[in-house]
Amino acid sequence: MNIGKAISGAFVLQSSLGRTMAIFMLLLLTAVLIVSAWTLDRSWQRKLHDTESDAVNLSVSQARQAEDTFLQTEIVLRAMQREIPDDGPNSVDKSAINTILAEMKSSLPQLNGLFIYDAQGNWIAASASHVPGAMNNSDREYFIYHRQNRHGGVHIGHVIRSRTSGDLVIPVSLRLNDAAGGFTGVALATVRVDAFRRFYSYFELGDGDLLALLLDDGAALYVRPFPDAFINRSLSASPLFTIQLMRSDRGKGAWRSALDNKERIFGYARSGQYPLIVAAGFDKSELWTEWLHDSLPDLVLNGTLLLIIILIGALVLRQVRTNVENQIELTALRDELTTINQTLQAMALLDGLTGLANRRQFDIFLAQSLKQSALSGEPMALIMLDIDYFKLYNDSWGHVAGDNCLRRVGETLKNIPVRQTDLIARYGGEEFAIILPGATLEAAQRIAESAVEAVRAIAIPHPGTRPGTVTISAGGFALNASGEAQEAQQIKEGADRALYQAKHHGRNQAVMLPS
Ligand SMILES: Nc1nc2c(ncn2[C@@H]2O[C@H](COP(=O)(O)OP(=O)(O)OP(=O)(O)O)[C@@H](O)[C@H]2O)c(=O)[nH]1
Repeated sequence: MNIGKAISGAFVLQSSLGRTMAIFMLLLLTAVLIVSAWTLDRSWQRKLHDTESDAVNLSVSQARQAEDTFLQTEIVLRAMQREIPDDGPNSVDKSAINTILAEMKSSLPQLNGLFIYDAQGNWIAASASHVPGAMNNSDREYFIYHRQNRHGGVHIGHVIRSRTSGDLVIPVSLRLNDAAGGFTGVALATVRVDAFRRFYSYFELGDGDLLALLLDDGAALYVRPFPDAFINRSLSASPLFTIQLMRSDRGKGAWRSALDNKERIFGYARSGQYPLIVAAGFDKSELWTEWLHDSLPDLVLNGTLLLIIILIGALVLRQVRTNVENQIELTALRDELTTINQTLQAMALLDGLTGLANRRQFDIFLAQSLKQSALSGEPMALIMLDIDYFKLYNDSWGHVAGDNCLRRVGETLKNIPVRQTDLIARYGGEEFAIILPGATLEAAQRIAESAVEAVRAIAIPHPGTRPGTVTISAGGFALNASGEAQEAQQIKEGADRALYQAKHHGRNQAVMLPS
C-alpha cells in the first residue's frame, strides 16, 4: 500500500482522467493568460493612441496661439514702420514717437518693449519711460540680419536678455528702408519669454511632460518645464528635425528627448506663417505608471481569476489523486483478501500433515459423487485403507516417527494410478480413503491392491508385522446410488466392513464386499 502511495502521484498523470484534467486546466490557464494579456495590451495601445492625439491637438493649438502672439507683434511693428519717414528714423520727433511706442506696448501684455534704431544701431526711440543714452545695438543678431537682408518680412531671433529690463525676450524685428530701399534702421519688438512661461503653466501637465516653442533652425525659445539654461539650446539633431519635420509639418511619434533623454510621446506642428514649431511631449514612464494605476482593478481581477483556476485545478487533481490512491489500495486489498481466501480454502479442505484431501473435503466429495452416480446411473466405489499395527509403530518409534510414517504413506497413495476424477483423502488418524466415481467393485479391487502393494514396496521398517515393514489393509465397497440420504453412511459402512475383514484375515491385503 505504501508503494501504491508512492507511485500514485505519477499514476495520476498517467491515468486518462488525471491527464485529461491536467491538459484541460493547462489549456484554460493559457486561454485566460492570453485573453488577459491581449486585453491589457489593447488598453495600453489605446492609451498610447489617445496620448498621441492629445499631443498633436496640444501642439497644433499652441502653434496657433504662438502665431497669434507674433501676428499681433507684427501688426505693431508694421504700425511703427509707418511712423518712420522715408529719410529714416533720425528725423522723427523723438518724444512723440516714444509716446506712440509706449501706447502700442501697453496694448499688448506679451511685449517687453518696442524700439527703433537708426542705420548705425543707435537708439532712436523706445517704449520704455527711461531710455539709456548713447546706446548702440548694432552688435545684435537681428540688426546685422536686417542690414544684410533686404526683404521686408518679420525676423524672429534667438532669445536675448533685454538691455533695458534684463528679462529674457524674443526679438521680433522689421527692416526700415528709405524710398530707394536703402537700409535706414530697425524696428524691434521684444516678446517676453515669461508670457509663454505663464501661458504654458495654465495647462495641467505632468512633471515629465514637455511643451516647447522652437525656431525652425532648432533653437529652443522656451521649453516647459526646463529651466532657462535650456533656452536657445539647439534641438536640430533631435528626431523632430532630422526625421519628423522632413516628412510633414504636423504629426506624432515617440522618441527620446534631446534635452533629457526621456522617452516621450510627441505631437508637433509647424506654423504656416512664422518660422516657429511647437512640440508637446508626454512622458512615457509617467503614462505607464498612470496606465498601471488605471488598470489595477483589471490586473487584480485577472490575477484573481488565474488564482481561482489554479486553485480549482489543484483541488480537482488532488481529488483525482485521492481516487487513484483509493483504487490502488482497494485493488491491493482485494488481492490480499483473494490470497487469504485461497489459503483459507486450501486449509479448510486439505490435511495439514499429508497434503491429501481432508475429512471435510472427503465428505463433500462423497456426497457429490453419490448425487452424480444417482443421476448418471453409474456405480461408484469407496476404498478405506488403514495402517496395520500403527499403535505398535508409535509405541516403538514414537509419535514423531509415526507422523513421518503417515506422511510417507500419504505420499505413496498420491502416486498410485487413479483417474483425475478420483479423490484420495486422509479420513482420520491412520485411516485413508479413496473415492472412485463411476468405478465398479472390480476396478476398486485393482486400485486397492495396487495401494497395498505400493505401501509394502516402500518398506518402512515396522517391528510388529510379519514382513517387518509397514503394511496397510484395504476394504472396498461399491453401489449404484439412487439419491437416498443414507447412502453415504451405507457406502462407508460397507467399505468399513470389508476393511474389518481384511484385518481379520491377516492384514496387508485388500478385501471387496459386494453391495
Ligand atoms: N503418530 C500418529 N499417530 C496417530 C495419528 N492418528 C492416530 N494415531 C495412532 O494410531 C493408532 C491406531 O491404533 P489402533 O486403532 O489401535 O489400531 P492399530 O494399532 O493400527 O491396529 P490395527 O488397526 O488393528 O492394525 C493409535 O495409537 C493412535 O494414537 C497421528 O496423526 N499420528
